[in-house]
Amino acid sequence: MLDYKITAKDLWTGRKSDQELYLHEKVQCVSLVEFEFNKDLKIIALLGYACDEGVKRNQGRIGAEHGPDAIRKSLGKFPNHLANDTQFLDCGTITCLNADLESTQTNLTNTIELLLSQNTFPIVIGGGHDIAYGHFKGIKKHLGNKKIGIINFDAHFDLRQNTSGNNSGTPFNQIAQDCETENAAFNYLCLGIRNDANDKVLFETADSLNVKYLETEHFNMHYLEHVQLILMQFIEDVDYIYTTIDLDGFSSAYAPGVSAPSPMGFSPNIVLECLKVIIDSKKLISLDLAEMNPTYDIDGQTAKLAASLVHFVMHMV
Ligand SMILES: N=CN[C@@H](CCC(=O)O)C(=O)O
Ligand SMILES: [Mn+2]
Ligand SMILES: [Mn+2]
Repeated sequence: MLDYKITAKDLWTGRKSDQELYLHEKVQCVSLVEFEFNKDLKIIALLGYACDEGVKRNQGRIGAEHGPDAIRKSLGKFPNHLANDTQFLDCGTITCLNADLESTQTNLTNTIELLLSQNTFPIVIGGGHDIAYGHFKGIKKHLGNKKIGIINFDAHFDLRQNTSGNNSGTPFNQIAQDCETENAAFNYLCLGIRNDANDKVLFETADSLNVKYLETEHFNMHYLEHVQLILMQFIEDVDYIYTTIDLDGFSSAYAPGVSAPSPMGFSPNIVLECLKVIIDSKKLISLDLAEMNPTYDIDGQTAKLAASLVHFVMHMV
């Protein structure tokens, strides 16, 4: 497959221990074309989505294509606290050929369906937020008629119309349209919405689709109990949760390496509190991180934040 690449093992580096003390020593780089999964093992399946065509189409700053490898390079240096019989697989990267975003999303859909059918927990690292459309469709294909709740940590609704093609600002509108076609409920919770980064039409679209959301001024540790309550009510109503983290929702003090930074964005500790609630519910089926753009990163801090989030989730699920 030309639009898929296996990760070179030398991308994963760090301190050496010979006891798998570090994730670069624990990770196995595998080819999805050949690997035989052992369904009896607990498997964390890391997958790259190297695509910024959606960001480009959405008039953003390109560079997210290099996001997956930047996160891997940072993550390799983190300590490994996984059980010996848990596998940590780097399942390679889906790439975008000839600016064909729609085919890239379809590849992601099929890959997610495969990973879920093999009983793994997928963590997808991007790449533009168009990752969410392909990712959700893969979960949907796997789960059929089950009720899936989408929890998006983001400054933006990403509910734009895709009338002139898919892009990084359209994924949740596309999902909503598909739900309508299938006569299924659209369950979407957005945490960290910025009033100064979403226009009136986007707020109206959110209201018309019955989207639940918290604006960034109420998405911090001072409102923890309220945030937890909103989250628990949302989770209670669905069978499974798909979580997507758009790094541009974090304050640019934490995450400068994105296409559309948020000076007034949220902080990592409130996201960690939410992830605890989501994971404790046992309904989380898959997760992704979007919009990592190393071109605009400062001292690798966005890549390190992304790697910390992956590290947290992979050890908690
Ligand atoms: N992925 C989302 N993108 C934002 C971009 C906002 C901006 O360019 O400032 C959106 O479409 O709303
Ligand atoms: Mn965003
Ligand atoms: Mn987004």
